[in-house]
Amino acid sequence: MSTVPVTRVLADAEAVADFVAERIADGIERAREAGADYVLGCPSGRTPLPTYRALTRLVRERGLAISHVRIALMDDYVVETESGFRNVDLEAHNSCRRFVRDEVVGPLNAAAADEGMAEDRLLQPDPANPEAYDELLREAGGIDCFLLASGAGDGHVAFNPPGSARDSGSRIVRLAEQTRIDNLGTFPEFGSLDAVPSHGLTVGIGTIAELSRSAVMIITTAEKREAFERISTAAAYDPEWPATVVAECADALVVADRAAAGVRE
Ligand SMILES: O=C1O[C@H](COP(=O)(O)O)[C@@H](O)[C@H](O)[C@H]1O
Repeated sequence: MSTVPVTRVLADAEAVADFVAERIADGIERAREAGADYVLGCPSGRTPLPTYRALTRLVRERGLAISHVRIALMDDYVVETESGFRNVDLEAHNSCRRFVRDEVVGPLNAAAADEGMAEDRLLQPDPANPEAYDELLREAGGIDCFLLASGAGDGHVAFNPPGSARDSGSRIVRLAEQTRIDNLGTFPEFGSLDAVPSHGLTVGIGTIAELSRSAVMIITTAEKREAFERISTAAAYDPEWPATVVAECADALVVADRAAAGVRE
């Protein structure tokens, strides 16, 4: 059932990060007690970074074990070759796999009270068979918490461009022009639009909506005012702004800072 998501507006990006990280840490702890895995869906980009740092701090402060945690990538850039698509090089500045290794898995493992996540705890799509990713996520038991972020200019979520179907699954997409422009902000090392790849590998709208048990859309900074307006008022998925998928997710929450929500200090 789709519905306008519950929205919380907090003072600033740091308060948002602390709030979201608490929720995830609680989920990680509960899953541990239940002897279950905890699968976290992770976007790359500027928006979720403070949350990953806050979560790392909480893992250390609370002495959490995390070897039962699995990290699910939501997208990555791909390059076209004669034999099909391949991921961008792992060490590329815009590699989402590198981002997750350096900003999520590495810091969390260093902070963990146990041995941390083994390499096979990472769930990632394969450019040679992107559609198989949905099945992989299903076999993993679905995603306990899908962290989401919205593109500023076109509302892309993962790499789903405007017009993406509600039932779309994991696939390779041609990136929308505005998504590529937005990504100049996410990955400033690109320098110019020509350097932004033309294609991406992404989870679909249906993947996010159907395979998550909870979802948290993080919206921070004044740059995301339109994203906040569109997402916090949408009662159902609007293909013109794919990040409205949060309206279709179970146990969905939008957490924004005052700057994004347009609330004065
Ligand atoms: O959904 C997506 O877009 C966000 C937005 O990027 P940001 O730098 O403005 O946070 C990004 O986090 C994510 O990787 C992408 O898949």
